[in-house]
Amino acid sequence: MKIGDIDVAIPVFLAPMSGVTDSPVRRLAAELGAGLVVSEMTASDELANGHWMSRLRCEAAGIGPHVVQLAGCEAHWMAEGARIAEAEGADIIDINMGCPARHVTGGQSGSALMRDLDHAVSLIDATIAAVKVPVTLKMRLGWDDRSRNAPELARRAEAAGVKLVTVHGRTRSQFYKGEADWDAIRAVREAIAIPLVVNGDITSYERALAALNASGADAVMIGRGAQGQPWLPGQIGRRLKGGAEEAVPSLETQLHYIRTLYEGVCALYGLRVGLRHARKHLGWALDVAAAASGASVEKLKSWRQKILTSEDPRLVHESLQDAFDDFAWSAAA
Ligand SMILES: Cc1cc2nc3c(=O)[nH]c(=O)nc-3n(C[C@H](O)[C@H](O)[C@H](O)COP(=O)(O)O)c2cc1C
Repeated sequence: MKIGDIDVAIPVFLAPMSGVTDSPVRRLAAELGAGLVVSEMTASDELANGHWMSRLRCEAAGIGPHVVQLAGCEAHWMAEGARIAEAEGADIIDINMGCPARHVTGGQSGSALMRDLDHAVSLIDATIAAVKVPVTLKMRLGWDDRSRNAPELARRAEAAGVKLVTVHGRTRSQFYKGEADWDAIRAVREAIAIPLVVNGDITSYERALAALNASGADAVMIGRGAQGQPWLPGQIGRRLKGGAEEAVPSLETQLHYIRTLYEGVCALYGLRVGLRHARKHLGWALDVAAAASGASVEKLKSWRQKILTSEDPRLVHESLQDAFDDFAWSAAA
């Protein structure tokens, strides 16, 4: 698949997730084979105004194309944010028209833009005019069931010069409820010729295949399914390319991944903030490892309690080793 001039060989992408997919997470997923990884959404005005956190959100993973996702509702900020992202190394700019959060839609950004396609297209035009790199777009099916206008927005975006469209198969009013409707994305496929990515509830090779078949998309994007399983996009990608089914990585390998992530997050934010920030990843990693080893709920609960409340980074490392050793006992029992 090509995004502008950029070749993407593996049709499985890691979704942008605010507060989750910072550079260490993206780096690990990309190293493990994800075809493309997308930064957390960054408010274009904050980026343009040099807000330190938005700079961190845009930090490159250092492997594969660097995709920066921008949110916003004013053309001049979108243009300025895109210019800065490009100057700082973005290979692709993605525009967020899918975020359902009230603090985002209340400011007329994210999925609120699907209620006013003329305005949405004016933001796309301004972004494309500001940069040389390809611009892509992520959206939902529409605002609600009465206004499922993703095909119309996708068609207009393609005409404006967008190089790839991703659709999360829910409306904004669904938030994350119900099931993603991959069939409904077929109407977007029929509206555009540029690459299309299907997103929502893809957690396995079988579901990836079903989503591709139902939607006619060229690639899948995985969000929550990759939490605690950074290897999942790569594994699914290799299988879609004809590779054999792969087992869940060994506990030893899983421990190596979570340690890598923990160290990366602490290096990015500093020890104190990093420790807090890493907790969600530690929790997901423990959940996945406990499930893989058949460890009891009580065992998992007590390790979660010990590791996720620790204020001592060194102790977290030691306790992780102990927890995974304990899970290995459960697996052997
Ligand atoms: C914690 C969280 C944060 C998210 N942040 C973003 C974001 O910054 N930008 C975006 O386009 N979508 C964001 N999303 C939506 C995901 O990219 C994706 O569209 C959605 O989770 C559905 O895919 P999934 O079922 O594979 O998780 C977020 C989702 C979650 C769960």
